[in-house]
Amino acid sequence: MNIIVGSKNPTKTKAVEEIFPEAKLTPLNVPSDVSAQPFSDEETRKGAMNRARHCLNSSSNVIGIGLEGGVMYVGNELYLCNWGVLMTEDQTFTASGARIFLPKEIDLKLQEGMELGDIMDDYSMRKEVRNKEGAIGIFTNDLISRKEMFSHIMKLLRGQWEYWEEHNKN
Ligand SMILES: O=P(O)(O)OP(=O)(O)OP(=O)(O)OC[C@H]1O[C@@H](n2cnc3c(O)ncnc32)[C@H](O)[C@@H]1O
Ligand SMILES: [Mg+2]
Repeated sequence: MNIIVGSKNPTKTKAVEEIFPEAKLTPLNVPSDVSAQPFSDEETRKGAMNRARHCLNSSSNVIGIGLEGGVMYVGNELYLCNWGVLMTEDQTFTASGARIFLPKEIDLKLQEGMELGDIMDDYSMRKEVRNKEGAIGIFTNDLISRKEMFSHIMKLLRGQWEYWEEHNKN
């Protein structure tokens, strides 16, 4: 099984590796074709979808995976959101991950045009938060890491893909 994952961010590649330990994994930097900081569920899902499609089209006989982070409003309150897409020649599977509330000061900085990754480094006085614990790690007191959150999305994707394979065999 050959999997191409559309990012070199270790929180994403390690999550895919964990849920597909038997696969040969190739991380590939592909464009998301959405803004660097997606601002809705729709845009974040689209970013994941575009990444998965670029991966699928980059080689033959592979599974393409796209994982994308973003933020979205529920009323006036901002939440972290993440989406994943697993794409094969036959089918596309989608799932979203855990979402947590983001404080107003993070919201204001995002509205000024900063990316969440950079905001989180300043806010936590840590470095490379996006490649490590993530905003979710900071705001859950390191109980849930960004990799763990992506692992859950990967499990949701693998499960749907297995179900489909099992129920669509000739
Ligand atoms: O190399 P890629 O795969 O693009 O990795 P990334 O860290 O930029 O991740 P995304 O593009 O999926 O995320 C979109 C933006 O949101 C930021 N982001 C999303 N979730 C985050 C989190 O949990 N912690 C810190 N930054 C996060 C991220 O740094 C980007 O600015
Ligand atoms: Mg990015």
